[in-house]
Formats: sequence, structure tokens, C-alpha cells
Amino acid sequence: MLHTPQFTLARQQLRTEIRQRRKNLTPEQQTHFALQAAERVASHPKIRSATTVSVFLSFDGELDTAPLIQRLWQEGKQLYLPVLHPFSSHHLLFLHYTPQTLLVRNRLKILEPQLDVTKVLPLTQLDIILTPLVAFDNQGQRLGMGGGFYDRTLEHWQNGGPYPIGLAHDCQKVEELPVEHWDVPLPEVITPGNVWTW
Ligand SMILES: Nc1nc2c(c(=O)[nH]1)N(C=O)[C@@H](CNc1ccc(C(=O)N[C@@H](CCC(=O)O)C(=O)O)cc1)CN2
Ligand SMILES: Nc1ncnc2c1ncn2[C@@H]1O[C@H](COP(=O)(O)OP(=O)(O)OP(=O)(O)O)[C@@H](O)[C@H]1O
Repeated sequence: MLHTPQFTLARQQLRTEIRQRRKNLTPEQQTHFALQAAERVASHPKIRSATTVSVFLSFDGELDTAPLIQRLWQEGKQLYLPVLHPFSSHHLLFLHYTPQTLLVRNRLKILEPQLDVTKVLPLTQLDIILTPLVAFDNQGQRLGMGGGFYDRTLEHWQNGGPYPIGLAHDCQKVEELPVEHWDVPLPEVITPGNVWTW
């Protein structure tokens, strides 16, 4: 199915608008929301029973994952971070993340663990994938930064892949997103104020 230029433009405008919305949150709001969300994530049954969880390092006004990461380490979870694949474009690898991990800035200016193949976890061994997003809607549809990284990662999640849980601010929710055929809807999104399930 092909879409009109207007449709693509609508997605792009929505990205710009919601990114601005989350960047407008005050530092006080960011701190408060990060703690609220950390509590919701850490007490979620699927997280409690998980061994391996992928997180992300926040940028661009995203919900700050720093308190959540500390808490999950304390609880003995094995954490992983997305790393841009060195030659398979728009694909991610997931690398082990500990307090000792050396972080470097990638070409999109996001911190990631330095590439070390011995630290890569196959997707089939990841229990939960906490998924960043720009906007989500009433049906669990997700709009990301536009690289298709998580769409590719989550393509086969229902056939033995990691269970995805979106992580976002409440202000990132919209009524209905313009959806592309490759968009993968999320079964759950956790915000500071709510746990949304579909
Ligand atoms: N914290 C976090 N990590 C993540 C993601 C994310 O959404 N959040 N990603 C989810 O997919 C992947 C990175 N995806 C991205 C896709 C596009 C842009 C981007 O357009 N960035 C700049 C321009 C980059 C540049 O300066 O060259 C921009 O802000 O417009 C950034 C990240 C992997 N890691
Ligand atoms: N499963 C897939 N297989 C191949 N190409 C894909 C797949 N998913 C997305 N793409 C391609 O990736 C590009 C970006 O997709 P999209 O705009 O939906 O990204 P996004 O969901 O906003 O970003 P992200 O998932 O990185 O947060 C599109 O051009 C699309 O064709």
C-alpha cells in the first residue's frame, strides 16, 4: 500500500510536535515523572519475572530512564542497551550494560556501549524490550524517531521474541496515529500516570 505525500508529512509533523511537547517539560517535571515511571516499571509482573531487560539512555526530552536503570540493577536484572549495527543499516544490536560499561556517542549522538561482540545478546534471549517512542495512540500504535530501528527489532516479537513495553510521558499519547503497514503495535505502554494495555 502506498501513501500520499500528505500522509508522510502528517507523520513528520506529528513527530516534530510531540518531540517539542516532551522537550517543554520542566526539569522538575522530568525528575518527578522519571521516579513515578520507575516505580510502575519495577513493580510490573512481567518485569519482576524477567531476567534480561533492554532499556535505553534518554535524550531529546524522553522519559528519563536513569532512576529506573539504578533500580533494576539493584534488583539483579541483567540490562541491555541498543547499539546501532555496524553495517546492517537501521538494525540494532543489544549489548550487556553494567555500571562499568564504557559508553561512546554514536552517529546519531546517542550514548551506547562500545561494540564488543562478546557482549551481544541474541534477541531470543531477551525477556523484555523497553521501547522508546515519540507518540502512541488509543490502540497501542507507536510512532518512533523515524529510523525504523524498533519496527525491525519488534517485527517477530510474537514468535519467541522479547515482549515489548513502550515507555513514554503521558503527554506523548494521541487519539489516533497515521499508521504504516510495517508499524508494530505495542501490547503495553507505561507512562508516569498509567499502564496502558491492549
Ligand atoms: N534513547 C533512545 N535511544 C535509541 C532510540 C530512541 O528512540 N531513543 N532509537 C529508536 O529508534 C534508536 C535511534 N534512533 C534515532 C533515529 C533518528 C534520530 C534522529 O533523527 N536524530 C537527530 C538527527 C541526528 C543527527 O544529528 O545526525 C534529530 O534529533 O533530528 C535519532 C535516533 C536507537 N536508540
Ligand atoms: N520491518 C521492517 N522491514 C523493513 N523496513 C522497515 C521495517 N520497519 C520499518 N521499515 C522502514 O523504516 C523506515 C522508518 O520507519 P518509521 O518511520 O515507521 O520509523 P519509526 O517507527 O518512527 O522509528 P523507530 O522504530 O526507529 O523508533 C521506513 O522507511 C520503513 O520503510
